[in-house]
Amino acid sequence: MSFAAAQASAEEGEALSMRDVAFAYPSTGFQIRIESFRLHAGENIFLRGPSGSGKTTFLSLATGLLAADGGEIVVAGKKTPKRAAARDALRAKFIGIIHQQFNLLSYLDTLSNVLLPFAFGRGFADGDERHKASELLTTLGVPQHLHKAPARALSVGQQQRVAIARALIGRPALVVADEPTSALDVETRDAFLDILFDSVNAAGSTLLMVSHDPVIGQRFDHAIDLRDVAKTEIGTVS
Ligand SMILES: Nc1ncnc2c1ncn2[C@@H]1O[C@H](COP(=O)(O)OP(=O)(O)OP(=O)(O)O)[C@@H](O)[C@H]1O
Repeated sequence: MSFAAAQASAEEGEALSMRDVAFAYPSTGFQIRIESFRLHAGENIFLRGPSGSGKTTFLSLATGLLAADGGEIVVAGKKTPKRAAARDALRAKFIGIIHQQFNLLSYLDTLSNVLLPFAFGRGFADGDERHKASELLTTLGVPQHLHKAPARALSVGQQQRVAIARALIGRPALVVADEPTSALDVETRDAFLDILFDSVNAAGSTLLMVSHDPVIGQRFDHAIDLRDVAKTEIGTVS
């Protein structure tokens, strides 16, 4: 394949695909099986499902936080490896994650929190990356004087913006968000989603967001139910 053809196929490709994936938690016996799931590059997808149906488990498999017992998970054209350290490296390079509670390190300053993905990837961030992180924070509405303040000194709304900046700083192929709006009132939720969509589009990333709030789904290209994607059950793990 020529370079141009390879580039074109990557652009038109899939941000995430799963085939015949199986996983079970030995301690509870909760099992999830995904025959086929594809997320095309540039799409944004909303994945809903009732509490306990396995949404977080699904995201943990997609991001390599959990290793599947069987099957194939491919992110940005790269097969998720079995070794935990190799999965961590793949995640650092291709995936940005926004957690439910944002998971900022409260004792680190705002800028250092945004630069954390670089710390996991190779242990440091250079001056150019610090400059980009600062610019991104400013664009997202976190004023300059707060970039050196500890994350615990930020309001919830500011922490959301820092979490978005941290997920997007490496321009990841895939951004995954796990119920990031569950603790927000309606107004703050809508403002958060506005910023999230704008930022993901600007970075050219693909968004997979999980929530049990069906109202949010209307804003996405596609809204799907986990129960239509995965077969889950609680039973004996063989
Ligand atoms: N670390 C774990 N060890 C064992 N079982 C687990 C673990 N985490 C989750 N489970 C089980 O897996 C099932 C799915 O949990 P999961 O957190 O993926 O659901 P969810 O759809 O994200 O739920 P919620 O909407 O309430 O956050 C639950 O029955 C839960 O008890």
